[in-house]
Amino acid sequence: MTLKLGVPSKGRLMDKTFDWFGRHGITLQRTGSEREYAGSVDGVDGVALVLLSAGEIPRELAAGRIHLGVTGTDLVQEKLPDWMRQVRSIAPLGFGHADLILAVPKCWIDVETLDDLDAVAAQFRANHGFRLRIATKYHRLVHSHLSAHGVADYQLVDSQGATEGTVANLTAEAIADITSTGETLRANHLKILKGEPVLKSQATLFASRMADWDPTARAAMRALGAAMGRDDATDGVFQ
Ligand SMILES: Nc1ncnc2c1ncn2[C@@H]1O[C@H](COP(=O)(O)OP(=O)(O)OP(=O)(O)O)[C@@H](O)[C@H]1O
Ligand SMILES: O=P(O)(O)OC[C@H]1O[C@H](OP(=O)(O)OP(=O)(O)O)[C@H](O)[C@@H]1O
Repeated sequence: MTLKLGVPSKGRLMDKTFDWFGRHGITLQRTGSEREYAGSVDGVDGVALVLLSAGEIPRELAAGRIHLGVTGTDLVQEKLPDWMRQVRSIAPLGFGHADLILAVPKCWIDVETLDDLDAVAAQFRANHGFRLRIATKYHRLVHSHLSAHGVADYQLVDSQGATEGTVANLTAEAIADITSTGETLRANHLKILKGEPVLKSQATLFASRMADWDPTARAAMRALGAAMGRDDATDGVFQ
């Protein structure tokens, strides 16, 4: 079976992934028309390119429908509760750096830390009769981070995009989202809570522990590992 390599289908992540493989002597290319999601791989035998949404790559890895996939560690850890059993991180790729953080309105001068948020959340519930709302698409990671820090008086509201706008739109009081330059937060009058971020993410090459690693896929994986200068790339991957 051809080794299937899942790569984000557009934008910066796709371009930088193509560049990263290119630096290791493997040419990934989109083929066909501008809008056709088809691609080719040169420089190594037995590998097929599968162009996918970055958000869907964790699921495809977990289902074993792709052998390798490039996506952010944030998406893998959010979408796969059992990620350590389902995938193996082969190589951090050095781009797509983003921190998953909690942020509150800049004008909340008494709120700088998670402890402050906890205090304000209890007060908020008493005043308003409902729990303080935190908008995010990272439900699992945020919930477990807040639990670990003893914060309980809140509710998560789902936001799949433009999350920083939810506070001005009065659909949330706080947000949890990824930030890179901090520009989107500043533009929306939000400040990051002090302390460690919920997660530090970067684009990473993952291998599926669930895929069918037949002899052809194994041979292609060994060739890729050699191109990457990583003889240990196959360790713990083949079932
Ligand atoms: N501003 C940013 N700077 C750096 N990395 C980012 C930034 N925004 C998103 N990312 C990272 O890029 C990856 C893809 O995020 P994104 O939210 O675009 O995925 P997606 O919405 O599932 O993709 P698609 O739009 O194809 O469905 C994530 O791992 C995320 O951490
Ligand atoms: O700190 P910054 O450099 O400003 O980057 C952070 C922004 O980048 C991402 O949004 P994206 O552009 O992917 O759109 P989205 O709202 O659909 O997530 C993220 O969701 C933030 O909104």
